[in-house]
Amino acid sequence: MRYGSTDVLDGVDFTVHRGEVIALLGPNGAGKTTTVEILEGFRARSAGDVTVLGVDPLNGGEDWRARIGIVLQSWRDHVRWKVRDLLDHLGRYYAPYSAPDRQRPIQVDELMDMVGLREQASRCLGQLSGGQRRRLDVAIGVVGRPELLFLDEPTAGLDPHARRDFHDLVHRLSDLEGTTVVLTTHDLDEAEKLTDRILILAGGRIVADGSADQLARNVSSQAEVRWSVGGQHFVHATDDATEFVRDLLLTERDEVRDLEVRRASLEDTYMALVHRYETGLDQDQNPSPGAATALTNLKRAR
Ligand SMILES: Nc1ncnc2c1ncn2[C@@H]1O[C@H](COP(=O)(O)OP(=O)(O)OP(=O)(O)O)[C@@H](O)[C@H]1O
Repeated sequence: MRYGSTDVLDGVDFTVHRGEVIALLGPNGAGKTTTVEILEGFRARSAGDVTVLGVDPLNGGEDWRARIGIVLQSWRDHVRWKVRDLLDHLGRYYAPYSAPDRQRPIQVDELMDMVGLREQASRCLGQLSGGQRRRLDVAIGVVGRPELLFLDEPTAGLDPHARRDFHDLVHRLSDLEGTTVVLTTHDLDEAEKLTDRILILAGGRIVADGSADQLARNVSSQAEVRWSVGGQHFVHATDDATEFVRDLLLTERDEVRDLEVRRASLEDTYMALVHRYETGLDQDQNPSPGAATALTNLKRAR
């Protein structure tokens, strides 16, 4: 994908399976929004093939669009509109696309309960708080019971309770309704909790693709074992934590306390992978000692 004479996406190639929840992660300017806008049919690509729900997004008609839900980073509507009226109005748009196995739209009361907006049903949009507005954005995205849902930084501005409700909603959509979800976020904890798979984009290329656990193992196969004996604390990095812990318990018997086995967090992994890309080490298929060192240093710095 080019903007003018600058390539911002190059060789981005991935498939998302039905019902999968994936996150696109990457530093600012990596190309996440551009990728998602191409998939949504909002941006014409300069090259490459794209198929979304069996259709090239550039040729997607009304019926294709009705199968897709989109939650943008920010959205504005007329401040005097009321929550219930707006959702009711938007829902009607989807009614002609209802199917026996996928009733469209979601009924307004059910929808407001899903996103926790029942108490604000009669409020004007101009009276909503930032977090309530975000809940409304999510409701607008899912009112048509989408088969594929795009979420652009969906929980920015939500309090922890609303964030947890939102995570439950995404699980419900994917587990019970088979909704496929593609989200962009800078919240690594959220990506780890919510998704089956993570794609990391850097400099317009996919530099990693896998579950949080797979990515962590690709960066470093080592786990960190922590324990204490007689008030003294120990740390050991090992490739085989199970074997090490077994030996430890045999040797130290009942003296071992505070035992903890820790693998690289998604944050460690993300930082190491982006560092690998920035230093050119990602050309190497095998994880390099340099990347592992970066990971270790990150851990020590905590
Ligand atoms: N309309 C445009 N014209 C020219 N360049 C653009 C345009 N939109 C984005 N870019 C450039 O394309 C690159 C990718 O931008 P994009 O918005 O896709 O990144 P992003 O990963 O979503 O970033 P962020 O995390 O900051 O939202 C950036 O270098 C950006 O400056």
